[in-house]
Amino acid sequence: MTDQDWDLIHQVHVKGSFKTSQAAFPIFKKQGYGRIIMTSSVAGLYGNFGQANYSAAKMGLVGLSHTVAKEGAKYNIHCNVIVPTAGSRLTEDILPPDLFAELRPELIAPVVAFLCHESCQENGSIIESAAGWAGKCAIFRSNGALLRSTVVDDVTVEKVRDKWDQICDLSNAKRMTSAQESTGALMEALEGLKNKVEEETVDTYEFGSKDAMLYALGDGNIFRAIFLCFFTVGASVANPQELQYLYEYHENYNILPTFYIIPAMQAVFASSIENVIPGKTISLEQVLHGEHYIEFLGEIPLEGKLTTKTKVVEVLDKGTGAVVVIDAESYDENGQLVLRNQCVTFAVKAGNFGGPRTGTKTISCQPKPNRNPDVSLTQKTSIDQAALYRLSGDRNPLHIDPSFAAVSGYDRPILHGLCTLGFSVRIVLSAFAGHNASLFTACKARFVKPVLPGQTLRVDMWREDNRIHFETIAVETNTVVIAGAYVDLKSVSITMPSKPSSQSLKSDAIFEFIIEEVKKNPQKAKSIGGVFLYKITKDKKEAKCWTMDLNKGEVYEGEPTSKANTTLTVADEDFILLAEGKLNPQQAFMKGKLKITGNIMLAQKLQPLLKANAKL
Ligand SMILES: CCCCCCC[C@@H](O)CC(=O)SCCNC(=O)CCNC(=O)[C@H](O)C(C)(C)COP(=O)(O)OP(=O)(O)OC[C@H]1O[C@@H](n2cnc3c(N)ncnc32)[C@H](O)[C@@H]1OP(=O)(O)O
Repeated sequence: MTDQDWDLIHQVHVKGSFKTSQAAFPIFKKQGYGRIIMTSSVAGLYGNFGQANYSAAKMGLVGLSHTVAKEGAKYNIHCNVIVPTAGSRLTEDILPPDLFAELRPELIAPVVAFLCHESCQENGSIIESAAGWAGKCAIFRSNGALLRSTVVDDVTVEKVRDKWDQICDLSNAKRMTSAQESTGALMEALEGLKNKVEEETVDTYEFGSKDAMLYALGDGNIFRAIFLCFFTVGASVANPQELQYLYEYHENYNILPTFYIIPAMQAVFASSIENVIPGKTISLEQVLHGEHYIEFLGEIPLEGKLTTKTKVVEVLDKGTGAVVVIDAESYDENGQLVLRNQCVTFAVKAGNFGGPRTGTKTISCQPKPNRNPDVSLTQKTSIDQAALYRLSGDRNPLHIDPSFAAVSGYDRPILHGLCTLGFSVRIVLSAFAGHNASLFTACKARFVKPVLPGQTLRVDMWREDNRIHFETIAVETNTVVIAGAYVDLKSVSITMPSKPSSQSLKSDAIFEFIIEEVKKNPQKAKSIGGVFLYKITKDKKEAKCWTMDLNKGEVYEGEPTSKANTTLTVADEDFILLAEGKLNPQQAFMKGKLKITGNIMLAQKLQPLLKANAKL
């Protein structure tokens, strides 16, 4: 077929029909009435050997007619297509004479005449007619098949192949009359995709006390700075209150709440998130833990099996990176939903894929209250922290392999975000839950900067009813590493500070004495309003103080107010002063470096003990 053959046929059929319609349209419009009939052909609708130009032109008229019908409808201008099989001069010598006689135009003309009649409301239709018969043709579409499970999935050739039968199954085909109808159905499918729960990945995590204790060590095997040991806790036998996390026969044997992030993370690792961004593959080197949320929904077993279902709930385009939000729900062996986790991963350099920047499914962080922290506690991580933490399941080389860390852009391996979180939550529990893990209900945190194993972590805490806001700071660099974080508790339980693990037994004894006194007579403790504790290190030449306000039930860390070897004076009779460390109160008294003034009720009770210990 030559170009000329092609062009000529299009000139006649498509351009010819266009020109005549174009000429008639304004007149029809003005008179508020018009009927246009495009003459198509079975060669156009169905194709015919050797007639590429003609078929294309005749089918072109169907498209033209559909649009004219839509544009003309409001002016009472109708446009339909007649598809005749006509005996004409063109077919005279092709068709057998008997058949030719039955295909005479007169048998079709009345159909055309009716379509032009003002009583005929037909518009935008294709009417096939021949030999004294007429029928309507229409465009039908199969129910089709979804080629991806979620909006973040890619469509692959293999998926198309696998769904081909369903794509082509016309048994429940539906007639389509407009582009809106067609795209409307697509939009519905898309909406369904958005709401559709991604094919869930199911993973089972079986655990016993060994796993929980290993986690507790990895999360808490820390070196404690002696001079800051008042409230600091870690899962270490050095702290008697932590034995509950490390000894399965302990009367209060318990598991650190953040341990229950592990089943979710194992399920996340088992699911493949590498293909969640259309057209991109995320590699492990790009992935950072961005945020985490954990919530206890029921009674969580201390051992046994947890079955966790994960699904990607949203993928956000942050430009420089992509944020993948994964929900994980864990069920106990009776099928009860007991636990919910939400893992937010940040895939560096995976952004700019045209996705939404903000979502609706991510559980949000909460800003810290606008005041100084109520309590700040500090712990140092071990240089082997990440190496130990890995044994709880997250074997991402980023935390152990220097060359892998270098590929990810770090000078050396960084600590697991969840390890930092485990530290922080344990510290919060020590300060506001009396180490009672069963008071925990939920926690949310964002990892804003990496932590290096060996760094010291300070957790600043603010109490707002049963919610403890916190922020974690890497002390050496004074960098916030966890922000917008909180722990929700069933109730707040502020106990007196735990027994310090310093060598000063005498100081410990004094400390115990105060705790006992306050416990025995809480009314009196309330009446004095608070307990003021000073901790002084001679060598550091600094003092730290914590104030426990028994009326409000709050503990907070104050600024060092004096230096060791200088005179400390407490004039406020509402406070008890306790100095300890290398320069203990007894020595301080003896050296005349420490004066307690004012009528301090509990201090009076302290006198015999001080005397007994220091032979004052
Ligand atoms: C199957 C695999 C599962 C894997 C699970 C995890 C496995 C673990 O082994 C991995 C780890 O534990 S990694 C260690 C813990 N995580 C970290 O150290 C990350 C610390 N954070 C950072 O470095 C930066 O925040 C950084 C780099 C994340 C982002 O910093 P920037 O690029 O500078 O971003 P910024 O310009 O501040 O903000 C851009 C938009 O991104 C949002 N955003 C920032 N930090 C986020 C974070 N941590 N989580 C979620 N979203 C975060 C911002 O809000 C901003 O978006 P918008 O403008 O819409 O608010």
